[in-house]
Amino acid sequence: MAERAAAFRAAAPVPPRPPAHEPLAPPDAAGLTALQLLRAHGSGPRGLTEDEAARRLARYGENALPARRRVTRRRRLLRSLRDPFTTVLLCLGVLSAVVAAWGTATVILSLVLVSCVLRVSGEHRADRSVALLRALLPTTATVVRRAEDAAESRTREVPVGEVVPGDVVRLGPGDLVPADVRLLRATGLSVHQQALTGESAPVPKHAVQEPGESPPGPFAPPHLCFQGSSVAYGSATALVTATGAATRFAAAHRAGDRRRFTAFDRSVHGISWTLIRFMLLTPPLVLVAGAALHGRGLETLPFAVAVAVGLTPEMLPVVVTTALARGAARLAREHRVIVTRLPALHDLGSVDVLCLDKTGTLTQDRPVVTGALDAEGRDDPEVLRWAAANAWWTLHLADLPVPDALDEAVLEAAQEMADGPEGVAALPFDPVRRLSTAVLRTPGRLGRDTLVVKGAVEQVLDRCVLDAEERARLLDLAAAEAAAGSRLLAVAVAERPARHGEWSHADERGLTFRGLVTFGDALAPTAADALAELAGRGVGVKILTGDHPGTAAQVCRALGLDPGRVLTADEADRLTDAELGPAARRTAVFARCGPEHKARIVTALRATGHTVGFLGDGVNDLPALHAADVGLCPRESVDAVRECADVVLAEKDLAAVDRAITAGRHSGGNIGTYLRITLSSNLGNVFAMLATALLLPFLPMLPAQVLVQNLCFDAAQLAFAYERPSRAVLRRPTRLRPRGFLRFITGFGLINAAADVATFGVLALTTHGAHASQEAFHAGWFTENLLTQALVMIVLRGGRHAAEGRTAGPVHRAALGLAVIGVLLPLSPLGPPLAMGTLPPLYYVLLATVLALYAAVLVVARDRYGRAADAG
Ligand SMILES: Nc1ncnc2c1ncn2[C@@H]1O[C@H](COP(=O)(O)OP(=O)(O)OP(=O)(O)O)[C@@H](O)[C@H]1O
Repeated sequence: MAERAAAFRAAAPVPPRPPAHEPLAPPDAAGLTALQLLRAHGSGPRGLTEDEAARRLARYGENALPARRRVTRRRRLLRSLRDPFTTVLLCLGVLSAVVAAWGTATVILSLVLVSCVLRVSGEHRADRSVALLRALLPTTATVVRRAEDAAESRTREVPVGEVVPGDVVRLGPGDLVPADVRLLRATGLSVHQQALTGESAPVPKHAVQEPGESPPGPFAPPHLCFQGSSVAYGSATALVTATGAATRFAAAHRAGDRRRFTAFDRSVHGISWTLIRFMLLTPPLVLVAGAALHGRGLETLPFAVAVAVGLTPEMLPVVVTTALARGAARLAREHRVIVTRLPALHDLGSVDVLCLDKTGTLTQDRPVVTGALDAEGRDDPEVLRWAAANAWWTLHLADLPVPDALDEAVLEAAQEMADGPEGVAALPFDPVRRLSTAVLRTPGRLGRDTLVVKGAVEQVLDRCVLDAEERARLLDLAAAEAAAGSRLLAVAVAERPARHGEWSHADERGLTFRGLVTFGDALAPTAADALAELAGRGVGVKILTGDHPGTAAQVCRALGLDPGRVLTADEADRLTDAELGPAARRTAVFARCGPEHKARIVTALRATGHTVGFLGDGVNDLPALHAADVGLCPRESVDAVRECADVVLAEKDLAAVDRAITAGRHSGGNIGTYLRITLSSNLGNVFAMLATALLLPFLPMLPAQVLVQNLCFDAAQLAFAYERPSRAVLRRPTRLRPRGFLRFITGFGLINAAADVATFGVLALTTHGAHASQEAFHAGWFTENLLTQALVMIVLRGGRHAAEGRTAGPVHRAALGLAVIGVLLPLSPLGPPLAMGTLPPLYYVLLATVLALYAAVLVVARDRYGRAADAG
């Protein structure tokens, strides 16, 4: 019956071609067989011709990967308007317009406009440079194509952007699924769909002849794979059904790009909301106080609004993007490290825990076979031959593109495989089960097949027929080998009646243990120094490996890292999430970790307040790379890993990680210093204005003066994006802890306010009885505000910088510019229009005294704060 239905469908007319930019045929809904779908796409099992592929590329356009799609300027502008500070500023602008304070409203709206434009163009430029850097990391897909109709089909690598609907593609472990595809053939295939569904465990997929009912959910059909996912293990051949904007990922996420909430976002978020609450509180406070003390009415509102505006760090987004883009460009230029997501550079500077896999990071990942032992621990070359037969046939039958390092070492050691048994089936290695199986048939030996299983010792022993005592003895034998630093593969076999049907994991039981293959892997030459360097920078290193606990511990010891008590994945499984966090903090080495364990440990560490970086290169590291604050990988990692990592290193070298972290601290340090200095001065000014507004019979500054002063501050503070931070900043993770930060800005804000109030006294003294005392007061305060701001920039930024003997940097120059404007603007022709009068010379003498005192207090407070921070 089913056959007849299939034959009927095969004879059914092919659906007409839809217009360009639409998929050629719905990928699953039609319920077409694989062959019908191939025909509907004008393709065949031998793929498209090169000419046809070129025509389709022109028709359907480039197949851009999700992470590489551009954000339009319009969306960027809308996003910048959604920023909470901008929203509050807009509200204050509207409020000013409502009470017809047109001057204030215009200045506020211009501030919003200028900061949005600067932000959009800064982000656009930064994104362009990231796109250029990303272009250095080409991602390819393996397509089956023909030179012309009659020619043989060939597989070749093409840039992912050139994949077109109708292409036949090959997929292997670590490949990105280049477009939406329908599986034609698949062997042991599982894909990571985390970017699509949020689910971190790989999902099994298989080819089906006739699609039936699929489980609910757009990404659930088992015979379809989607752009945005990647192959965890297994292999497949598939037909491309939709590319670029027509893919399901593009459709599902067109409504808005999903941004990860980074460590930086978390800290800035906390600080921003505290400030915003303060901003919202300021106008009513000023109004009420003005009414109660001076009987003023709504005419105080523009001043109240201007005071609130004075708190805003408008330049924050601009300073952030500029500092990060410059840092990323320098990293790429000087160290060939590519940052694929800009905020990750800031987070890299905050990383205080770095999780690593072992192989290739601490060791060279060039394992060599050092021995083959039987169950008694005696040399037995037969064990190596079984392992090699398994490696050879899993490689060939599962259609894997390249052997992994252990298989390669086994094949190298075993040399010729010529007249061994023939492989008839294979279940390739997967990092969750940590096993690989081959089914072998010896020529001339009918009716019996041999199952050869190799893998991690515990997993193989679990499938062998052994009593508890013997199992424990074999585990001890393996532990003794591992304690010497060897990597291990256990080998077991079983005789089974030959069969035509499929072999499955359920067949891997009742095995006979054959022995162990041992491997040596030399230590990475730079690892020991880099570990010490990272420790000196306050970065805790943790090893998350799939390997034996003994091997991992010995490698750490050899590198001078105390492994302490190794936690195995089984032990971690027995802990709740709440228990795992503290345990993970205490532990340096985690062994026998599968992909999910690595991700769970990273998540647990983040939950305890750490900023976690993860360095890995294999598909088994994907969930952890997603889970970490910053994912790092070497350039030669598989495509899927490179596409999900935030930072791509030129090589897998801990020293390169150290350099990248330093660059992150450089950019992050500048952003932190900017925020500290800006907000403490802003807050200080606001405190002082509120206090004097209560005391004075007139406003201490007119709204226009507050806003001009704000503009001058903003312009000067851009210099922070270009500064070289002091060595002290580079010595520890740059972390904005909202509490400590708020303590800092209120402390220094109060010192600033004290200087302002002292100036108030000086002004009262020197301008008392003067003819134009209001104008003189305004001018005096304006000058003092800019000079104190300039002082703060130099003292809070400079300190150790000066001791390090460096020449004046951009911040010093900007501070100088600010001071000059502060002194000269009131005296210039701009003074009178801004309602600023002239000041008696005595004022300047007394002001110099106030400033000298202020500088002395600042230095003392800064050093005390520095000592407290060092101790904390
Ligand atoms: N090709 C293979 N066939 C069978 N078993 C393997 C194979 N490769 C690795 N194993 C087993 O699986 C265990 C875990 O290996 P895997 O490569 O998943 O670890 P990993 O987490 O990548 O290790 P590392 O942290 O050292 O990079 C190994 O100790 C080994 O016993």
